[in-house]
Amino acid sequence: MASIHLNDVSVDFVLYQGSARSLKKTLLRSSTSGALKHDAHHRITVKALNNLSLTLEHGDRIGLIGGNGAGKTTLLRVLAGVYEPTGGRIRVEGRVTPLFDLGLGLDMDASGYDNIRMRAAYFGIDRDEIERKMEDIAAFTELGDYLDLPVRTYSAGMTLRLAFAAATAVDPEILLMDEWIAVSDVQFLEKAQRRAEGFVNRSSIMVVASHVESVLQRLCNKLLWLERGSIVRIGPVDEVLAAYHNHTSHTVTGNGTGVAESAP
Ligand SMILES: Nc1ncnc2c1ncn2[C@@H]1O[C@H](COP(=O)(O)OP(=O)(O)OP(=O)(O)O)[C@@H](O)[C@H]1O
Repeated sequence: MASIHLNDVSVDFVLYQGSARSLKKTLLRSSTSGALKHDAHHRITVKALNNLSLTLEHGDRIGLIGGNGAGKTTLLRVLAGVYEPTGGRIRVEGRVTPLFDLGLGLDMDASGYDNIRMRAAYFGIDRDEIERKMEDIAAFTELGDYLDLPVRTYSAGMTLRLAFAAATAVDPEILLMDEWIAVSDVQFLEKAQRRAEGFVNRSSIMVVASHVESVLQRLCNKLLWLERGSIVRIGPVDEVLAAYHNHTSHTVTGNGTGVAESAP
């Protein structure tokens, strides 16, 4: 059974830019950044996630909401293992399929077919099983003979088709999505959405970050509201949305998030 445990997880990004003082002032004027701090080396850091503790279990369909810079994408990347927490512990049990940063892990010198095989092997899928599925996966990409050629010969749209097909070759236990599906090719978008929708139903845990409420209402059974890297509220979709609306309609002054700024 899939599960995710976050215990006091933090992610700090160090900002290396020239004038730390003016940079900090600029960021503090912005309503959208995570909390800014000095680290032990007097560097300015952005606290993108701030001591997050959270348990997700089988059946959880979690929508992440919050203003720009709240930490949604950072949290997804931590769950995907793209970022290591800079503090705290994370334990993920189950096969994770991130449907973002799709190009990560593609071998540009290998063929499309071999990339699909490598992805399956990475997940421990039997060679025979993936060969049985290959015809369907290849048909899904509509890349035809290009699947025999190195990926570096593909256009951006073709690479995305392959990356999406390779990522979804194996049924996910834990499905992670940023803004549902970001594909610009309209015809492929419809196919990709149908495929992802099937995955949402078959996955054990799903986490999606989105600003689109109809997407959250359709896909999720819980919402997690983040601001400045901290959890404001987690609970049933309608309840959290009502609190979020109430908060945003009352936030007419201040930093735009209604959350106190860190000390300048
Ligand atoms: N690679 C990075 N380097 C420095 N700061 C970063 C980096 N990635 C994110 N941040 C900062 O971390 C904070 C959280 O960003 P994140 O992208 O997780 O927010 P988000 O909730 O996904 O925002 P949005 O809704 O605008 O996509 C922001 O202040 C952002 O500026």
